[in-house]
Amino acid sequence: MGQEVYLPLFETKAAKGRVAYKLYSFSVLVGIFSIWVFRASHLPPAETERGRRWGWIGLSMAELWFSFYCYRYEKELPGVDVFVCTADPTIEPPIMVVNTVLSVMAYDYPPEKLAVYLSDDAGSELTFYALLEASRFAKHWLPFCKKFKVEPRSPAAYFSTFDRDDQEPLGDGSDHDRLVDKEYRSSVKKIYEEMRDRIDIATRLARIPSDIRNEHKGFRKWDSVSSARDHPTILQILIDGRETKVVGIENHDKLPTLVYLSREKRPHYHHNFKAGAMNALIRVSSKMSNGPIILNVDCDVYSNNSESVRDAMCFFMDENKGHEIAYVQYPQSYNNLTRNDLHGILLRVINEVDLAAMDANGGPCYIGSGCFHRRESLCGMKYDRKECGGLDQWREEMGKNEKQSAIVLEDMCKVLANCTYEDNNTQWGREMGVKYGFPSEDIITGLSIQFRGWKSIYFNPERESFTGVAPTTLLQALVQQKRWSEGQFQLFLSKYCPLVYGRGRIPFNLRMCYAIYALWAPNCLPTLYYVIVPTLFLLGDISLFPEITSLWIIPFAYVLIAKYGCSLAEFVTCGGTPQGWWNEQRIWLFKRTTSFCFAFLETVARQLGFFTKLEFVVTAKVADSEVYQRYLQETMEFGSPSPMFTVLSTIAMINLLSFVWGLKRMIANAKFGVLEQLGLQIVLCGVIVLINLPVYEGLFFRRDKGKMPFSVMYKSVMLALLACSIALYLV
Ligand SMILES: O=c1ccn([C@@H]2O[C@H](COP(=O)(O)OP(=O)(O)O[C@H]3O[C@H](CO)[C@@H](O)[C@H](O)[C@H]3O)[C@@H](O)[C@H]2O)c(=O)[nH]1
Ligand SMILES: [Mn+2]
Repeated sequence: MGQEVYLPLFETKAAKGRVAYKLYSFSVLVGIFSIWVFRASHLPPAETERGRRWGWIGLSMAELWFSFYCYRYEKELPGVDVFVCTADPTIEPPIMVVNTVLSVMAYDYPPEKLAVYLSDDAGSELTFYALLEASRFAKHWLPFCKKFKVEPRSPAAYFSTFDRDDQEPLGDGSDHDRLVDKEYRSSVKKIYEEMRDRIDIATRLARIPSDIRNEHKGFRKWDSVSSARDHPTILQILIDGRETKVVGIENHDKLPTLVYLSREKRPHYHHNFKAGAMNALIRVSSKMSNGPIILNVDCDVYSNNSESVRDAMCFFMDENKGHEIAYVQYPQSYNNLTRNDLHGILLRVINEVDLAAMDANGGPCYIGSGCFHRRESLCGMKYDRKECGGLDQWREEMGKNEKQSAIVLEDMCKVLANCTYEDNNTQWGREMGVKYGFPSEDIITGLSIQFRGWKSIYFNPERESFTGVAPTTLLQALVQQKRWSEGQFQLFLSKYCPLVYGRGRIPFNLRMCYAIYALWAPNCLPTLYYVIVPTLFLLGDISLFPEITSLWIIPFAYVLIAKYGCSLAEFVTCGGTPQGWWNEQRIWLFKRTTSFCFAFLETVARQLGFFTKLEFVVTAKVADSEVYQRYLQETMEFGSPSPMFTVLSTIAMINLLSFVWGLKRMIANAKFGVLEQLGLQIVLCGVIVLINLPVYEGLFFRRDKGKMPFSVMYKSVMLALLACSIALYLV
């Protein structure tokens, strides 16, 4: 079989609905099986022309090979640098952070080609201590994972599947259970739990035991730390993967490089949040491991699939199309969602449908976590077929790494993470690296990469690849949405406005996709209008919709039924429950009236020059146990006096008052056609009341700490009464 046929490592096909897609993959499977059957049953007899039988057998083996995931590029796999970002040890507990770190260290990938960097924006000794512990535990954990093909490779997530159900694994673990030696597993589990307890105790005491402190010189660097916002760069190589033999305890497996970085912080320097941290990591890693591929995860987002790096490489390393791909984005998934996703965190349809649709139009946006980047495109390079490195360049660069000792290297690289580094007229945060000046740095960075001519890929495999922690309270969910919509709207108003920016370079459809998200914030205006104005007019008996008996009611009814029917169908086909859909509708309403509204006002104020301070409110990844219990029972949490809750409650109260008033009028004046005239308005008001049921409960019926605070109730009742009286007497 003289000539080798190049088989692409990936192919893009337009999806025609899920059923079609399932039929398709099933048919491929049937096809593959048929090919095998054909090959086996038609094997030429030994006496046919010479060579035919051997050619046949060879071809069969080749087909068998292609049928499974196989990598003929093993030796040429590029280096991968993994960036994990953390910012606050109280709401991002060190034990969670190191679980994420361990899960990415344990990727099924040559360890000498993997380097893991933890950026700690809190400059916390506790996080450093946890990482030190993790670097030791890795010597047990990695060999264990590799020997028994453990999934997932976050120890906490893995062992939690054994806590229940009397040590039997849940889910798909059956094969694996036969493989894993139970004694070995419980010994590793014990070592893990001891480590976890040490880290947890230190975290609770907020102090490192002095024997440990004296044992590792790294802690001395904290002598010069005065606060999280005022300290020099701390850079430490905890595992140097270049050493030929890092002696593990189980065997002589090599370990990936592991680095702790806390960039310099000074009160007078703006640190640009996660974008600043990422750029410091890009620079430091470029001198250390310089992997051509960078994976970025948030500290709560652990690897749930040890194959993802290899899967992503299929895109980058494809000889025909790989060179134009800048990043491969995986969807976000969460390990703590309740059955009906009370806060609509998953954004099911966006994850399953919208991002895939972007993929078909030039590539998805970058959503911050679970994304593999090509280093050069992230660093600002324009796409150019000739110049862009691919396999050839990677081949050349391999082995070009720095040869200095770890200590020299640490010293050399420290300056790269100093505040002043970006001062000297560098393009960092502008043309280079992750973009500054936007509270959600991810989308804008992805857009500008696409603008420079690159493509991106959305990859949503069956087994979830990255799993994080969803916010567990309503307020956190709303604040997170505020940050996102604010970032997007700011993007819309900037020179990067998707409607204008990239004309001719980014497909029109893709720019429209970006624009839809970018316009989340101003969406608050029509929504607020719709949930307030018709309701108040109801009080004044003023009809704003066609009469129930008029034919014009048909288009309204049709659009509503079609839109919501379709949205429900879509949601359920994407795996949600009807209750989950209802919850999501509620959250959309809440987001639009609070998160988007606050984001809109702040952005407009900033544009007018009122205030300039940007904020990045880090989402808490742990909850108080009482709060968490309520979350598990899908009870909404209102227990804090946030202005967002005042807005929600006021809207709920106005609608309740009007609805009761409308019903009363309808019954009392049935003869005068109130129903005919105001029917649709009453229905609209009724639906708003229905969707707000948890708010009324929180206002009036609950006794637990998650109920609406009294101050919120007082304000909202007053405001609602005021609004209703104005409507009654003045309109
Ligand atoms: O000054 C900061 C602030 C945040 N972070 C880290 O950034 C990540 C994201 O923060 P989080 O509060 O979890 O935000 P989310 O809304 O959950 O994150 C999504 O949205 C962000 C942009 O708004 C992206 O940066 C994230 O990657 C994306 O997952 C976390 O690991 C933080 O530790 C820093 O490193 N430095
Ligand atoms: Mn997060």
